Amino acid sequence: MKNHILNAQQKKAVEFDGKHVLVLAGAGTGKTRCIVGRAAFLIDQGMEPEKIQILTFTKRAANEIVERVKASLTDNQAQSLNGSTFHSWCNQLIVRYPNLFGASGYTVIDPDDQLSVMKMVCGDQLVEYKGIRIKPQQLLDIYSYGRNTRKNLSNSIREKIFKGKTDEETNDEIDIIRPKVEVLLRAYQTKKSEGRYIDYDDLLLIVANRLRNDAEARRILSHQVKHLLIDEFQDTNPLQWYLLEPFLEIAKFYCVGDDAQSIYSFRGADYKNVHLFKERVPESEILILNNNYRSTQEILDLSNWLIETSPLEYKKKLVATRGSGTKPKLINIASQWEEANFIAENILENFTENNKNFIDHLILSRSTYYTKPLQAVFIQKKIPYVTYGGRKFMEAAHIKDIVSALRVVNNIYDEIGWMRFLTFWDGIGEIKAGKYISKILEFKDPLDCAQNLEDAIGGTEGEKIADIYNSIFMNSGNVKKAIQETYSKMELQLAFKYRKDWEEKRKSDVPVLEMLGENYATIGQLISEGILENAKQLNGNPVLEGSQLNDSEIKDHVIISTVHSAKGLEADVCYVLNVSPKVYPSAWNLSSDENIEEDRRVLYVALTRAKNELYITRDTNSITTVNSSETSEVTSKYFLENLPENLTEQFVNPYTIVKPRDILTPNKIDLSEGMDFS
Ligand SMILES: Nc1ncnc2c1ncn2[C@@H]1O[C@H](COP(=O)(O)OP(=O)(O)OP(=O)(O)O)[C@@H](O)[C@H]1O
Repeated sequence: MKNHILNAQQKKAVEFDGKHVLVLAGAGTGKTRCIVGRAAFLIDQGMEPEKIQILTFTKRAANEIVERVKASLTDNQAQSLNGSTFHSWCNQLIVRYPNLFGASGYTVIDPDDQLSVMKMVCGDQLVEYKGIRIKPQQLLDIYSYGRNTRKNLSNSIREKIFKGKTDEETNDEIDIIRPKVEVLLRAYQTKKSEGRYIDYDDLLLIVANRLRNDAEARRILSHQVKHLLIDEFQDTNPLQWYLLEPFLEIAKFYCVGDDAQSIYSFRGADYKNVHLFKERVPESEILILNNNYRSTQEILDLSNWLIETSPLEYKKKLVATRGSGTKPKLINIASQWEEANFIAENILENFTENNKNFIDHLILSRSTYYTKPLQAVFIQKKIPYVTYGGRKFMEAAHIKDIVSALRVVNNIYDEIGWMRFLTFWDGIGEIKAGKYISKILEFKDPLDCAQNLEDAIGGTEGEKIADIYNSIFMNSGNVKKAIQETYSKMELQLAFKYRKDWEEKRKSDVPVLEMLGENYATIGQLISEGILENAKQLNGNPVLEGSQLNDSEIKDHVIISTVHSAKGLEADVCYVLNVSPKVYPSAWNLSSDENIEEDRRVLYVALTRAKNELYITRDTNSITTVNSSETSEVTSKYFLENLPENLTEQFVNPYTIVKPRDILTPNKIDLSEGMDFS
């Protein structure tokens, strides 16, 4: 094993020889380094890498950890090490043990598809649906929240629709809508099982329930999973814990987390779960790491101050091993364009004069939406960038169209797949498609399906659709070929449907999908795993959002990320955008102390990403206008309201487009000048 530099506390954590452990430590103290070190240590000690499972919140984090473990070992020792998200791990288990989990022939549906199913349900159950003022997406939110937090329906409705309120009026309203919501959610469940759909939460529940109730399943998996290495443990929610619990008996847990960085309560995470670790996990220990290796002390002073002003006690004070640097800069800006230009100029200056690369810059925002002007300025100034937190490759409409053809061959009961595939063709609307689907659902033998389709739909459309079905069916053992054949038969219509940007943007995604197909043995695997993994990483090359395939060669780019997608990231220079009143905390959250504290942790995560330079921007209009009594609550709760002067350097409009100085009284002009009429 190549040498990892570890301090004494980290070494102790990496070489831990008890059963279960939680490494509980602040930002930048080396938790990720410990996970990497632990995996390498275990493999070095002779543990087979395929029996170590690393669990992280994003595929990106998993890939990075696995790559780092591989780099720290020699001779491909870690070749078969597995790192994934909870969802994709469960999906892999389900695919690997089709009989044990009984889910073969099912289709995993993504959130867009879930919404389609819920819309169909609301259409079918109009009486109930009209009786509530809740949108299909909100119904899904209630459903998912209930399952993730394991709270009952009334409380899930309270949380998702009534912001947690417990007054009498709210209770009455919940009592009225609850039965209707129940009918709709039950109908959604029925629709799922009829269509043989598995939604993301089902993946976890299928594995969890099997393991909890079946000793044979535990015995089988005990040969497969010996060590679970879990990152960001503070953000695991009750459903994830429900899944993990049966593994306590068969595997050793190695968890790392930081209660001050818990930012996923909207998905049911409860940062207090780290405090319950010893109670929940028998034969466990908690280890602490104290020293921050990432940032200079000035950045940590500001972060420490933010957390100290919280009424919650995190018992944390980060100390920099790197010593002191420059103070964070608080930039007051007058508009988003000014902010964008300031950041762009700053980055270009660093690039051309200060020997920094684009990748040394990380921009953090609460939402991707807010960064649109910034992206526009980057494009204009030719600054390469990637975004974390946007639409994913497999979610793009044209890809979904092609995949819909594969889906229906994979699972003939897949109504969502049929709806998309049939309505893709001109002349088939939703109503016509619905009629065809009812006929299709009665087909028995997949071998006759093509012929039956031709008969049911009729005309040239019927022929075309049957032909596509047939060629996918014939190539079901060669996924790439199946995609190529499908595409060749859909190309004309695709080019027509997306005529606005087909040639420039979308078309180049097709070879990507084909390449992706090569990695899978069956269409079913491509669909279930492809949807989850979203092809960000393909044969070692990053595939950027949407269709920016051409940019994949660019390795040096600025990263624009939402704070929620920035877990574990770090950069030399960080820009935290729009730390203004009504944003930190968000205006939506002012009435809930819990939500305010979650927002504080969001800001804490953002600030602690910076290694050397931290820029915080703030909208000047927001601070000059929050004076009226109506906004006094906003002001008093604003996180930077009482910011001690010595913690930052403040600038007002440093790069403002300076107006030339003019005289006070305007001169007169004469418009009859300049033309010679002689
Ligand atoms: N012993 C060490 N010596 C030198 N550098 C270290 C050491 N431990 C960690 N680092 C560096 O400190 C930085 C932070 O480490 P790491 O990302 O592992 O922390 P973390 O606790 O996971 O942080 P966070 O929770 O904030 O994402 C990294 O750049 C890492 O390489």
